Amino acid sequence: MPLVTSKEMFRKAYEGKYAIGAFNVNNMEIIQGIVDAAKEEQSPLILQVSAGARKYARHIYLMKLAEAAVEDSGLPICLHLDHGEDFEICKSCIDGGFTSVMIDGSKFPFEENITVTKKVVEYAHARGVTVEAELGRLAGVEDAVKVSSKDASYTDPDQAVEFVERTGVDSLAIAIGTSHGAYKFKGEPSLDFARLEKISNLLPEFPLVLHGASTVLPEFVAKCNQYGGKIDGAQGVPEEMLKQAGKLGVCKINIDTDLRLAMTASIREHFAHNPGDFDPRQYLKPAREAIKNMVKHKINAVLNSSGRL
Ligand SMILES: O=C(CO)COP(=O)(O)O
Ligand SMILES: O=C[C@H](O)COP(=O)(O)O
Ligand SMILES: [Zn+2]
Ligand SMILES: [Zn+2]
Repeated sequence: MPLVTSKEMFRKAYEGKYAIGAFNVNNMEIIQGIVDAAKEEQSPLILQVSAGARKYARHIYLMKLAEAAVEDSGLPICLHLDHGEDFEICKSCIDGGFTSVMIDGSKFPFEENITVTKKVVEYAHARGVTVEAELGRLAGVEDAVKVSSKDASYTDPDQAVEFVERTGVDSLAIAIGTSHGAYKFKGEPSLDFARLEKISNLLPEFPLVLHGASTVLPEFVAKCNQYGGKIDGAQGVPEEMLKQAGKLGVCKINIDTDLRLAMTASIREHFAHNPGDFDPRQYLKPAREAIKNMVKHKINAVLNSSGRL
């Protein structure tokens, strides 16, 4: 089976009221950890690549690793560009074999966001590639650019309908209070579920996407800190809230921070106990296993996508 688009995955997820995990990838160990977990769980999977990841690992390497993942696992895997900032990067990923792209025009005014999204949709659909867009703006860190909470804005439900109709986009990332990175809430976590429900009701059978959806599990933050890290005041989205979102039309849940924490905690712990090690395989093997365990946990405790092939 070749790489697949998100179309069929989302149709099934919408109907079954569960979500597909979209995990950010940057290197071989991360990809292997994620894919091994999905294979054991027989779960559909989205591997997503940010502009930063593409710069770090290079397009061709990530492409070939994703192809290897498909061949090795036999799973339906979608390879997706995360937060494409303009038409050019989307075109480059489409031409280079990705099966899905995100055009993130959320920093633009409404009409400009529509214009750039429409342009990407036309190019992508002519080549059998699916497109995600974003309306409303998440706070947090994206590609080392910090979006302050003052510049963030929640998605307007009526605008969402108009946006989807006018652009022909396949899925839409919405802003309801999540944010990128490890510091999502200062006080009690809260998401605007009334807004999500309204958007979902206005767009029946249309897949919504939740970015900034890591749970920032305290045990991993604690482990990083125990072994020399300094991650203070980190807080994520509670698992219960993500499960609720999965029942309200959210078909794709984006997870990056939790993988970073799992990998870093594992490597820190390894070096604390084995200061003499210097063969990268000695610490990357448990790190890969930590990624795998985290993804298995997500599939079962958050996504409910196990056995949904
Ligand atoms: O939304 C994300 C990638 O697009 C990742 O979100 P987290 O930072 O919560 O993992
Ligand atoms: O949305 C942000 C993702 O976590 C990707 O992060 P990155 O741009 O640092 O690769
Ligand atoms: Zn964005
Ligand atoms: Zn994101």
